[in-house]
Amino acid sequence: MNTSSTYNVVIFLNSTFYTNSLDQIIEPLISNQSAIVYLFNIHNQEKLDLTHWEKKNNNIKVEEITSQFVPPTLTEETLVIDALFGFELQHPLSGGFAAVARLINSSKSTVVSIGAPSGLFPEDNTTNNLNHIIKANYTILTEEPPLACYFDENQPFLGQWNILPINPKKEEDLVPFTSEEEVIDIIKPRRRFSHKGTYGHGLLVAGSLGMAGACSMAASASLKSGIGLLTIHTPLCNRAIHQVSTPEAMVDCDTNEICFSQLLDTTGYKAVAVGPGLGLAEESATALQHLILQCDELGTPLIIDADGLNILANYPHLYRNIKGAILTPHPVEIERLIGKCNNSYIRLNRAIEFAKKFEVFIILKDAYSFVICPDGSYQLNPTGNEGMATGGSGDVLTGILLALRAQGYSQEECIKLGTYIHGKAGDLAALEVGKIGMTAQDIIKYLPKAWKELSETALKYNGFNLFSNSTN
Ligand SMILES: NC(=O)C1=CN([C@@H]2O[C@H](COP(=O)(O)OP(=O)(O)OC[C@H]3O[C@@H](n4cnc5c(N)ncnc54)[C@H](OP(=O)(O)O)[C@@H]3O)[C@@H](O)[C@H]2O)[C@@H](O)CC1
Ligand SMILES: Nc1ncnc2c1ncn2[C@@H]1O[C@H](COP(=O)(O)OP(=O)(O)O)[C@@H](O)[C@H]1O
Repeated sequence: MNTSSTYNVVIFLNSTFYTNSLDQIIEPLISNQSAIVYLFNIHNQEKLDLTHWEKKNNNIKVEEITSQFVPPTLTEETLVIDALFGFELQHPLSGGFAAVARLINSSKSTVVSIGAPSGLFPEDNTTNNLNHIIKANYTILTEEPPLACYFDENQPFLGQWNILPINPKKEEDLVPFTSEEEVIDIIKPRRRFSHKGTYGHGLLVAGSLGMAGACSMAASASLKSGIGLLTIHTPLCNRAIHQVSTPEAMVDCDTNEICFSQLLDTTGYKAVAVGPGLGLAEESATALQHLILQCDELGTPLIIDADGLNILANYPHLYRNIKGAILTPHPVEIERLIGKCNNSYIRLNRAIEFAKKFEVFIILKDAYSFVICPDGSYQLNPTGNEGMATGGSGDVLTGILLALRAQGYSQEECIKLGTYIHGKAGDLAALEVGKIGMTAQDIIKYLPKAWKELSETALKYNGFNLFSNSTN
């Protein structure tokens, strides 16, 4: 038995949280270590019997906390195991437990939380006290992750998290993800007897002085996602750039040298995407309003991204004219439309409300992107990686969506398939060139391979939907 007051492993255990199945996680962590278990008997339960731990490790001490708790010394060498509450709490940690959280968080110990970092709520942490949540270095989830695990601001509590599903959830309780089965049901084969007209003519309204790149990348991504014909509408200054960088596309130059300013006729286009690198000039704001009204009047499928969204946010009366459009905001862009949000949960819910109210489809882009439909349903996209956190990645997504809408995919098919393939191309790029050095152009480079792999999977598992209606 360790006679000193420092232990290699300090376990905070709540008897109501403990089940035998936790042994498989905890026992390997305490084997051959001097350990102390602070046992909290909430609701005055009978003392939990941990003799099976004591039998395996005679260097373990179990101290039941009944009233006064003398805090242990937590050093850089201590391993702290938080097995207090998992995701079971409905209210913030308070009193002694809040003090435990503060003690752990102010130490330099390595912290492993089991189930969840105690204090964190599974979904909405708006009313939580963030200072009273244990900050783990590692979390071992004992059931499939709830929504909170996919929010950026919760990562400092969760640390690196892994799933050991000893209490698997029911299907209906799982966070909804777009599955590969779903996207291979969406993807359509190219017809042997087809021509460029079969796959739609798209219009990309993008770029300004200094941001030809955003337009170029969106255009390349469209071309590498099966679009039949592509016209780029861009200011005069970028003409030569696009004629060289994407010779497959036609370039329709704006009369303005440096920004989008012209009233466009969208007749004949199967879809329009507007926004990447557009800039925020007054002329562009006027031209965009006209474009939105025209697409609404003609029923032209519309995708709005980047500065298209930033401009739109200044004209809320136009929200009723974007019914059926696809919007692709990142967190800052969506907040220009829905107002400042204190956390990701609120942002998601307000984005859902916006989608319902104005009957739009939203891809709320982030490390895990949410695809949201006007009926309020949403799915998380499973593909993609941190190598995609680089300028231009979102422009690539816009190009993909334009290609899919031009080919006749519905908005819902488009947001699910488009977001999935975008992330898949990013994953293939990361595999080949690594996450540090990859750029948005690498995502474009790997788009053909991503489409090829997905098509082959579709062919293998569902005959590529040969009996469904082909494109157009
Ligand atoms: N080569 C080109 O031509 C390129 C041209 N581009 C064009 O530039 C125009 C402006 O677009 P924009 O997105 O750069 O600017 P804006 O809307 O002000 O927001 C950016 C700020 O938001 C924040 N942020 C926080 N969380 C975030 C998250 N998860 N995802 C993303 N952002 C997040 C973050 O703040 P931070 O964390 O840095 O404080 C960041 O500074 C637009 O037309 C676009 O197409 C680009 O595509 C690049 C390549
Ligand atoms: N850490 C990440 N993991 C997965 N995908 C990411 C990550 N960071 C960025 N992305 C993806 O990259 C894209 C970035 O879009 P955006 O912020 O609009 O970039 P830009 O305006 O530079 O084109 C989004 O689709 C987003 O989901």
